[in-house]
Amino acid sequence: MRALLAPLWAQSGLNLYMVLSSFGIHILGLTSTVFVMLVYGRYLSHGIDSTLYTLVTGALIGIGTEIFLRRARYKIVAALCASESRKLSEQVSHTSLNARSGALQSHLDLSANNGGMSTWLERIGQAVSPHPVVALLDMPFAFLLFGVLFLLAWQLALCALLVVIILLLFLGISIHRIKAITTNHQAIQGKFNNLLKNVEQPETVRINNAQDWLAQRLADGSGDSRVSKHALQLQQEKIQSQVRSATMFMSVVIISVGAALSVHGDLNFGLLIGANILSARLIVLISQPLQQMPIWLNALQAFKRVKAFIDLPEETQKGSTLSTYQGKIRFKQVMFSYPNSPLMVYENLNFVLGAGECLMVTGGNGKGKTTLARLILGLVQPMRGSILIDGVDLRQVNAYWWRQQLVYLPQDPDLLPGTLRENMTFIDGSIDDDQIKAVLHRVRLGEWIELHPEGLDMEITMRGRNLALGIRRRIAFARALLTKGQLVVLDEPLEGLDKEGIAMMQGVLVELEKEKRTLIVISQFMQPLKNGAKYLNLDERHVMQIATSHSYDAPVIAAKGMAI
Ligand SMILES: Nc1ncnc2c1ncn2[C@@H]1O[C@H](COP(=O)(O)OP(=O)(O)OP(=O)(O)O)[C@@H](O)[C@H]1O
Repeated sequence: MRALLAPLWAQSGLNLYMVLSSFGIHILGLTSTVFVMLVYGRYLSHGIDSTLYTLVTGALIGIGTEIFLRRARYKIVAALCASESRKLSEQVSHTSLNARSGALQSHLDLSANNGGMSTWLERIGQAVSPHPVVALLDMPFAFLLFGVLFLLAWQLALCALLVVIILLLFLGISIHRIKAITTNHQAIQGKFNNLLKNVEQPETVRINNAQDWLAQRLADGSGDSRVSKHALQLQQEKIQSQVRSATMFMSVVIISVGAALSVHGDLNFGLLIGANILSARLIVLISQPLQQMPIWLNALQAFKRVKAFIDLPEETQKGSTLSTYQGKIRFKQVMFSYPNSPLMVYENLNFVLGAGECLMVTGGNGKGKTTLARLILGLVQPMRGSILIDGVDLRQVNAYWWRQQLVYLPQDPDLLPGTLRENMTFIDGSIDDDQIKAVLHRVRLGEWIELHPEGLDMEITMRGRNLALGIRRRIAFARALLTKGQLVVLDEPLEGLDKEGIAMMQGVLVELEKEKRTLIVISQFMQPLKNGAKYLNLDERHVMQIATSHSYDAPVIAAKGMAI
């Protein structure tokens, strides 16, 4: 709650202004009450017109000043709320870009059914906005109005208190109910939104002839969503109607009790009208923040989720960097399983790879080949054991520096939105067009880029998914090669490549080996690389030295059943 009210104590100078201006607003808010009493007491009893002019002028100045103060306060609160929302969005962006990938992914997996970050931020935005914050600022001044009412006539103050207590009881019950209805609505809406995402995969739906099935589920989901929304709106309307009824009830009580007091000579007419105005304001001050309660409750829940997100562990950007990385890597008693998965990927994985050595990693589907690459990249961390690079624990190493030491080709690479040139230079802004063209030639995309009308200015959209798989993988490989990293990790390097692409990959591997880079080649279909290459079969969970002799002149990686 404190965090949601952050705008109220964001800047101490403005806080003081807001408290003082609120005080001024509520003192000036008494203008109409005082005006009525004075008109009755001074003008009606003596009938001097100049008194009326003076009173009207005073009332208009009071009301005008109140309006001015209200507007000024509203603008300041709006600016503070905007600044708080911006801060929160910045924190979320920072976490999205810097949290450990494994932690981030498991958090996103868990939260997929709860609406997701944009929904949470929107809910917080609704609460951290001027209207609810101002309503909350005004609430304590109900005591001021109550005190004034007490001074006017304690009997009327007691009546007003009674009406307020009854209103609070009713509102309390309604708010309790609306909480459950809101939770139910959010769950139903979340499910429906997830279902809607399937419509974004039209080809999958058509290939499986799943149109009727999806249409039925969408209709059911939309029906449930409408029903739960309707229930929520009904409950909101009920709260508003309780407030309206309380206002009218208050008026009836105050006027009738006040009239009885007037008849007995304990209260004059001016005081009665003034008390009626005050009691109506009292209801507004108390009910306004309570009416915002559902928004606050929603926002509180959302804030807990956003906070959990912001608190995700970050990658080590402060860690050490080695003066040079030789290329040695060691897995020492590594145990790993994904956070939300009951399956253990590795129980005790051990291997050592010296600088310039080559490791072939193989294994069946789901045996942990890609996970091995993710561990090396530092995207996920071992639960037990350690990964050492040149003898230093990867956990202590600066993640940004470490990725510059790697040439990594993912199994299913994505490109980032931007031009092709930008995609090639994210890792190092000093890379020029000649270097980009040279590396594109190296992966045999030279002709492709020269023939393309936009060249390096070509815009990459849809994460590069609208490019042919082989082209996307070659671009990703070219991008990786630009790091000139000492450790090369290739995940299924032949996937999606044509004959020419396979030849290119073999050629580049020979060059990398000659340059004494350390190679880790991951592939389901693999034959031993060469004499002395290490071979890790994740089906067997052990490492062995390959004794058979092969050379790079022979096919370095042979896809099963594929003639190279
Ligand atoms: N993000 C994740 N969250 C939970 N479990 C995961 C995640 N990614 C992979 N896994 C699980 O970890 C295990 C190893 O997956 P991994 O992708 O490393 O296998 P793989 O050997 O590369 O498979 P393939 O040959 O099909 O690419 C699998 O059981 C998989 O379901």
